[in-house]
Amino acid sequence: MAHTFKSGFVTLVGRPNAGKSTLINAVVGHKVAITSNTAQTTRHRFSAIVTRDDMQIIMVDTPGLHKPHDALGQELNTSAIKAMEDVDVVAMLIDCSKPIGRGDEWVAAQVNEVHAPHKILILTKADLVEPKVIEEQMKAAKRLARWDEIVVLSAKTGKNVSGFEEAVATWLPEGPKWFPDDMDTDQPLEVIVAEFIREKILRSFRDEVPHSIGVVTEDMQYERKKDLYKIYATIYVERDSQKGIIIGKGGQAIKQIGIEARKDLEQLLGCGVYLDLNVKIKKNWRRDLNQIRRFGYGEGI
Ligand SMILES: Nc1nc2c(ncn2[C@@H]2O[C@H](COP(=O)(O)OP(=O)(O)OP(=O)(O)O)[C@@H](O)[C@H]2O)c(=O)[nH]1
Repeated sequence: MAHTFKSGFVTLVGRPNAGKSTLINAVVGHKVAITSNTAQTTRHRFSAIVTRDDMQIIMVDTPGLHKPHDALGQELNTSAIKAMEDVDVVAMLIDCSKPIGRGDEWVAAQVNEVHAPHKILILTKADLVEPKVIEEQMKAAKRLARWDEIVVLSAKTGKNVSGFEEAVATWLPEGPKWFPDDMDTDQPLEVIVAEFIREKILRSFRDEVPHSIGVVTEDMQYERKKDLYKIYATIYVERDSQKGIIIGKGGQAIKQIGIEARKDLEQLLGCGVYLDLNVKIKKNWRRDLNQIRRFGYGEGI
């Protein structure tokens, strides 16, 4: 029998924190998307690519769908909803450990509106609950939309991540290899680097600070002789007080961010990293659509 190759786009949607980026990393096999406990971690519409002998899956990560509070929130929603258009499969993620509520219903309503050929439901974080709870979640989730398939998995432990791949394999059409074998994301390296730095800030601070920062890679140069990347990045905040928090007493906080980000970046780039971080204030940037787009968030770049 002739070998057929399948390929296509799968958009992952869900409430903030549902676990979309974690699932993408689990399928790719290493970290390409940043994750954190802070809702609205994902700001870029970003695709990760997995190429197997029999298929290429292009997974589109989206910002968590939620009730927007500002221009940034609105822009992130618009971006997630647009990412469901013209794709082969929409995969909605629901966190098994949280009762299905109005937030999920709202996301499902958006999923129901789009004309994607196939829609699958992923009940994730299965490691956090008993099988009985999963069954109940399944019952409730079935009512939300007409799903072609339901997959239960844990992206954190890796349990049944292959089930997701197989479900996608079932519903993807035959098609060409859109991207080269060794390409695992559609984003420029500068964007991934800025995101890795932003992740460390999300994980280190609470309250308003994580939502108020934007990170831009200003310059990155590889020095062959030293097998080292020199990276210069700016962390933007909205207020003076936030600048103080990011820098910390005697520069301790920013130093720690730098240490943690460097570790990750060295792994990403496979060489040494010199990281120079600068903090600047851009007043109320989250209310300024032009600035949001200049950062590349939402529809962005
Ligand atoms: N226990 C457990 N935790 C998980 C699992 N998947 C994700 N998480 C955790 O849930 C949190 C949110 O995960 P993300 O992957 O950042 O969620 P997201 O849907 O991309 O979030 P947004 O970008 O805010 O929309 C992180 O702390 C993850 O470690 C899982 O299968 N099991």
